[in-house]
Parts: sequence; structure tokens; C-alpha cells
Amino acid sequence: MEHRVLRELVEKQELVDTREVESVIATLQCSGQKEVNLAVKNAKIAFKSWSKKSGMERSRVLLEAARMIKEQKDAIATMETINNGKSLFESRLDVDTSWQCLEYYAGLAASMAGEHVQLLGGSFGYTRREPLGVCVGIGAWNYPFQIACWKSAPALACGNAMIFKPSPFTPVSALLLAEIYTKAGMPPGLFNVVQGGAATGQFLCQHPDVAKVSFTGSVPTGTKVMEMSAKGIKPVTLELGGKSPLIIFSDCNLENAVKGALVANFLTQGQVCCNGTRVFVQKGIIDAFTKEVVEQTQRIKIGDPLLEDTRMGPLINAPHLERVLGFVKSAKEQGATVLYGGSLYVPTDPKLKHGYYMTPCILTNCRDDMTCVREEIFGPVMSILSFETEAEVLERANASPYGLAAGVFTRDVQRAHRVAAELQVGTCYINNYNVSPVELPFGGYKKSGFGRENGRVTIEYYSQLKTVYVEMGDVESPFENQ
Ligand SMILES: NC(=O)C1=CN([C@@H]2O[C@H](COP(=O)(O)OP(=O)(O)OC[C@H]3O[C@@H](n4cnc5c(N)ncnc54)[C@H](O)[C@@H]3O)[C@@H](O)[C@H]2O)C=CC1
Ligand SMILES: C[N+](C)(C)CCCC(=O)O
Repeated sequence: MEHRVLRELVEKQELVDTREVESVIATLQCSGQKEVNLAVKNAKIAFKSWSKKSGMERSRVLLEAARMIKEQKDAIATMETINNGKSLFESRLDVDTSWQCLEYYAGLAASMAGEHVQLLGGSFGYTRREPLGVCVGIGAWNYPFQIACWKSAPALACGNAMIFKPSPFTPVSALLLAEIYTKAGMPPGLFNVVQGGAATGQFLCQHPDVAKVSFTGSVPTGTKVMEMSAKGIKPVTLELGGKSPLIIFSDCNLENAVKGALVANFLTQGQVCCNGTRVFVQKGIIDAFTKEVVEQTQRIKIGDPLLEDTRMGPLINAPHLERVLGFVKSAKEQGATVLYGGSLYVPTDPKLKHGYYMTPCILTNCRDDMTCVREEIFGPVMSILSFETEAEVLERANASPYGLAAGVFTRDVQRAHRVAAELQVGTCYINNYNVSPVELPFGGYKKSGFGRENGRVTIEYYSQLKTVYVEMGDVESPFENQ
């Protein structure tokens, strides 16, 4: 069972089943203008029949797809780990939030409805919530399967078609989703995967028959996607980067705060957009907190991500590893103390010795003006900062161009909600971090983007509202009997 999907892909997609470090796992062709045009053409045809189905009918297909994902959980998770490098343990969690997303939007598909408004003289109006048409999803490499599901499930539930482009660093797992959708009963071409990098992404954003673009990635690329979409007056959803604050007050449950700080920094080797990398700790507990954080970080098992007990695999590629290590170097140069980690890691297993591993890093003596505190590192690097008062920490936490997420650990209920209200972010976690139930909207403030994924509200980002006026009397014309 475990490698059935992998084997199928080996046959169909020239995927090479090998676990050797630095070996090629797949050779896929980039889609050019011709392939993008073809995908859009087929998506338009599929859209015609899919958009005419009732919400209940669409719901059944999504539920079947969710069931198949659940059934193939281990195979998909294995593939995701080979695709991305994150531990199998985490890939399984990602597969769970993926099928849950399909189930959630299957549940909402039949509830898409407008309203009826009574008007003067018996006339009335009503609104219809209609799909947009062919939507494009462009994904980042850190949560490849999950991103494909988080974008496609609401889009398809609303009656749209979707063309999805995964990151060229992680091209494989979105193909599994396409296969599952087709087997579950979606018309061919309704969910189409095109492969490639910037050029393919541009063809998609610029295509006149594309109605909407939902993008997950960096701020500079998000800016380009928005510019291209603006030329075609296309709505966009932008899920961009972050430099999120995690605020730990001295009245917190310290054990939970320490666990929360690790979850906020080290999932997927720290390559998570909403990570709470600026860890503000109130002066009274900073020594106890730091000691415990270092102890727990030292215990994180780094190595072969396909092993059951591994919790940290390699980073995505060599240039990115170098970039992350560069941030640690500049932090030291700017006066921060590397309390633990932050260096290249060579696993004992000889087959992994060229892997892109590093030890998770704890930086202390950080100042707000340091590069490691201002810029998104997108790696396992936690910066610990000390604070004294609530007002002070709120000002410092909000002094960032980003606004994706934040966390607050405290036992004071009023303070927790006061702080949550003041933070300029799209998601605020109280006494936890990086939990992402699909029922809750997720997205950014400020330069972290706009639009939301997950939650009921996302239906609005994948549909448009039509108003229908119905006259029950006669037309009163100002041009009559002049
Ligand atoms: N807010 C969120 O939900 C998330 C945000 N991110 C952010 O993404 C970044 C890391 O991901 P990367 O894949 O390196 O980002 P990236 O911006 O380099 O690439 C993202 C996607 O855009 C495509 N692309 C590149 N140039 C394009 C262009 N000119 N037109 C259209 N598409 C283009 C890429 O091929 C890829 O599929 C980080 O900054 C991170 O914070 C990552 C995951 C989640
Ligand atoms: C699942 N979660 C909350 C850890 C991360 C989701 C956003 C991302 O793709 O980085």
C-alpha cells in the first residue's frame, strides 16, 4: 500500500524511486504558453458542467476525494516527505488538514445561497452567489499538498475550475491530488496541474480567461502577481511571508509556553510563513524560559525524515540552507549570542551526509534593529528578546511591515484578549501556536497579504454576487408623455 502511488508515478511521470541524497526524484516538463492555453481551454469546458451541478452533487465528489486522501494517507505523506524533506510525522499531519479541508468545504458547498429582498409595490430582488470561472492557484514549496488542497477545495466547492501550479522545488504531490479528484468523479480538466517556475506562473496570471489568482509565496513575487492580475482586473488572494511575534508574559504556564515556542519555530525545519520567530519574553522569566527552550531544542531528532522518530529533516535546497546560515552569521556579527545550534549538521548515516541539514538555532541578546529580528529567515532560527511592559511589547511587536500571525502566552484572560485585539495580525494564537483548524480563516494583515484561506469566509473569495431585480408592476418612465 505504502508505495503504490509512488510506483504509479514512477511509471507515468518518470519519477525515480530513490532515497539517495542529491538524486533526482522526478523529471517533469515545464508548461509553456501552449500547455497553459490548453489547460485553460479544458478548464473552461469542465467549468460549464461543474458549475451547473447542485452544491450537494459537488459535495459528494469532494467527500469521496477526502475519503480517498484519508485512505492513502501514508502513501501521500511518504511522497510529501520525499518531495519536501519534512518529517513523515509532520507530513501525516499535513495530509490530515488537507482531507479535513475537503470535508469542510463539501459541507459548505450546498449552503451557497443568496438573499431575497422585498421592495416597493410587491417588486423584489434576490442575490445569487455564483462561481468566478477558471481560478489559478500558485503554491510555495513548504506545504505542497496542503496548499493545493487549501486552494482547490473552496474553489471547487463553489463551482469553479482550478489550474494549480506547485513550486518547481516540490512538483510531485499536487499530481496525487489531481489523480484523486479525477477518480472521485470530477470532470477531466476541472483540476489541472501545470508544472514550472516564474514563466509558467506569468502565463497563468496573464491569461485573459483566468478569473482569479490565489497565490502563496514571497512578498516580491506576490507583488508581481498582483500587478499582473491588476492589468486584467482579476481578484487576488495573497498569502505572503511574515515575521510574527510570540509574546510570553511571566504569568504564563511556562511548560506550555516553551512547547509553544518550539512549535512556533521548528515545524518544517522552520520554513513556515506564520512562524513566531520574534519571541518576546517578559524579563522575570527569561532565564528560566531560555534554559528550558535550549534543553528541548537540543533533544529534537534531526535526520532521515522517513524514519518514524525523526522530527527535523533537511532544508529545501542548498542555496536556501546557505541563506539561513548567512542570517545566523550576520546575527553574530550584529552582536547576538548563538546559545545553541545554527550550524551545518552532518547526520551519521553516510547516505545522508550531503543533505541540507542544520541544527535548530536559539539566538539571545537580540535587539529589534538586528537583521535576524527584522527579516523573514524561513529557517529554524528563533530570536529571543526581553521586554518589561505590555504597552512596550505591543509597540515592538507591531513595528513590522508584516502582519501574518502572533501568539500570546498568559494566564490573565483580560490581558490575552486585550493584546489579541491590539496586535496587527491576521491570526492571533492565545496559549498555543501554529494550530490551523480548517474551520478558522487564515491570512495576513499588512505586507503579509490579503484574502483568506479556510473558514466560511473563503467562499466569498471564490464566488461573486449577482443581484436580480424583479419588477411586479409597470415601468414608470420619465420619458412618457413629455
Ligand atoms: N502566507 C502563507 O500562507 C505562506 C507564505 N509563504 C511565503 O512564501 C515564501 C517561500 O516560498 P517560495 O516558494 O520561495 O516563494 P516564491 O515567491 O519564490 O514562489 C512562490 C510560487 O510562485 C511562483 N512564481 C515565481 N515567480 C513568479 C512570477 N513572476 N509569476 C507567477 N508565479 C511566480 C513560484 O514558481 C512558486 O510556485 C516565503 O516568503 C513565505 O513566507 C509560504 C508558505 C505559506
Ligand atoms: C499549517 N501551518 C499553520 C503550520 C502553516 C500554514 C501556512 C503555511 O503554508 O506556511
